[in-house]
Amino acid sequence: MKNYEKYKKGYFMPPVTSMNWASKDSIDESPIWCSVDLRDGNQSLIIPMDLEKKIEFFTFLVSLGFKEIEVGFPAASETEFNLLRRLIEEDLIPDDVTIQVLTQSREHIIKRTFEALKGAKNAVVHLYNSTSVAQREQVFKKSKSEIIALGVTGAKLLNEYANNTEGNFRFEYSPESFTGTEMEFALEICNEVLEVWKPTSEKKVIINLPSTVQVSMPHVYASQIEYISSNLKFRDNVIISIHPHNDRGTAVAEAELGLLAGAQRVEGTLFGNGERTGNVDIITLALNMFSQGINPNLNLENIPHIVSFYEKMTCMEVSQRHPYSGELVFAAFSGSHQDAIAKGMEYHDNNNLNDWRVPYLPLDPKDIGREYASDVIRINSQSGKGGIGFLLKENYGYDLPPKMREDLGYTIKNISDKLNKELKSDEIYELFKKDYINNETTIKLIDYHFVRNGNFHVTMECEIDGIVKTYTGIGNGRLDAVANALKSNLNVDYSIQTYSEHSLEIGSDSLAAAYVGITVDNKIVWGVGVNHDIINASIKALISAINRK
Ligand SMILES: CC(=O)SCCNC(=O)CCNC(=O)[C@H](O)C(C)(C)COP(=O)(O)OP(=O)(O)OC[C@H]1O[C@@H](n2cnc3c(N)ncnc32)[C@H](O)[C@@H]1OP(=O)(O)O
Ligand SMILES: CC(C)C(=O)C(=O)O
Ligand SMILES: [Mg+2]
Repeated sequence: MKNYEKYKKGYFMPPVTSMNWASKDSIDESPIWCSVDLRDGNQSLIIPMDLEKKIEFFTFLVSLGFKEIEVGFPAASETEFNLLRRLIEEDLIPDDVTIQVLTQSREHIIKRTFEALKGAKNAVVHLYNSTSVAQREQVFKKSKSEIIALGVTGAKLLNEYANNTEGNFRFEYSPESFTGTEMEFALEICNEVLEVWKPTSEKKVIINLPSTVQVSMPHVYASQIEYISSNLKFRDNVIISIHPHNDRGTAVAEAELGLLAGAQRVEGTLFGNGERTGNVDIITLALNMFSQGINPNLNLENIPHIVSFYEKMTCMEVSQRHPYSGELVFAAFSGSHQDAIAKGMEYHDNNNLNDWRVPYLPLDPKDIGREYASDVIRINSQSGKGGIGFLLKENYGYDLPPKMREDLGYTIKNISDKLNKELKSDEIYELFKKDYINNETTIKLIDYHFVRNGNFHVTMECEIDGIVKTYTGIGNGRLDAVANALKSNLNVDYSIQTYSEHSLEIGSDSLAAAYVGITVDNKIVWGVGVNHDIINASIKALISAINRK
């Protein structure tokens, strides 16, 4: 590619890098989550949400278990302002939920923000100003000390307006564009703001360290967080928050390493909506923790519902490969994966395993509202007997003998290959039913009765080409007698290779399924019989096999 020389590193490693985070291999507890869907998420939509949508979204975030929610930028517009008034005046904020609002360090904006917040039971006022080299030079055209003065002035104004406004307020400060800032300077400005606010254990301050624009590998961000976390004043009374964006596609990695490095709080959005490539996806982060045995303290048991709500509200789409939430992320089309998953599930059932270890599935899809049969095992020309057998068992109760699974597996995948499309579970069942179950294409069973006289003697009536015929036969069992009757009268040469049966537990009242495999010309041909009576089912299975040969 041309032009690569145009780009230089735009980040700064801290002066000291202990990298203690690198020796930890897991996150031990869930952080404080702060949803910024209604602010960062909303400010990046083509059409921002209207007031009613925002209230509905807020209520939804509360139902998911968020205790801190950035609801907007009240000075931005009438809608944003009115949202605050509605939430407060109509008492829509549960007592254990803290709302958060964003403001620039400009007095008229801070004033308007507090007007919106009047009467708030619990609110975080989030002040930001940009600190990176690029923003200082190009946008603000200010020296470092002038940038510090901007932050400090804003911090003082927050003190002043909070003292004069009814409500309970805590403060948050973000050195916006933190990742493009020299770390000593980022530390200095945060400490100066903290000196103004003087956090206490009763009134902790949030220092939020955003990767406003991702410019480095995630380990650099982790080292930056660790440096600030270890050198901040009032550290015990400060909550370190992180706010990764996703320009390099590593927001989740940054957040995880940031937590290892000392962050206690994460600002992000559902499915990573947000500026440019988005904010960090809180659902992915939370489910990463969940799948390592950590309670994320969010209610994510119904991901399909969360996806459809989110898509309706934002008009954005969750991609089919989106971790945990995309339509295809648990889907196994390929035969060997399906085989391993089906065996893994059976192993878990048979051994009553509580700890989840099924191959290919990092968590149990059922825990987040997904279905094995429709979300996990999907059938196309890459599929195998294991998956097809699993679907018939899971959805329709047919537990096919292993060799028959193979036979049906090849039949189904060849059909999928020829049609060049996925076959859904009901289509597979229809193909199976039409061809294998109670097949009457040539011979149709009308009636039968047995007499036992040492051996079994059968007299049976069958309809062949519209003509009813009566056959008799003798055998050492009932099916043997029928097999002999058909063999001698129809002049077909076959032998019964395998027989099995079970009751059908799904979609029926006490039906039985019988499976018969006959050898004809060194080839096994299968038939299935289904009836309330097991003898009837087994005779039908044999006739189905003969009809299919
Ligand atoms: C990374 C982030 O997500 S930050 C959040 C960004 N979100 C938003 O901006 C959404 C809401 N914003 C808005 O609706 C508008 O920008 C408003 C209402 C806040 C302000 O509107 P306006 O004053 O008309 O415009 P604008 O934002 O362009 O103002 C730019 C001015 O503010 C200054 N400014 C920008 N950010 C800050 C800040 N955090 N603190 C102090 N001054 C700031 C700029 O330097 C510029 O100054 P200048 O007028 O001397 O050139
Ligand atoms: C306002 C700040 C925290 C922000 O959204 C960012 O830097 O990305
Ligand atoms: Mg942001």
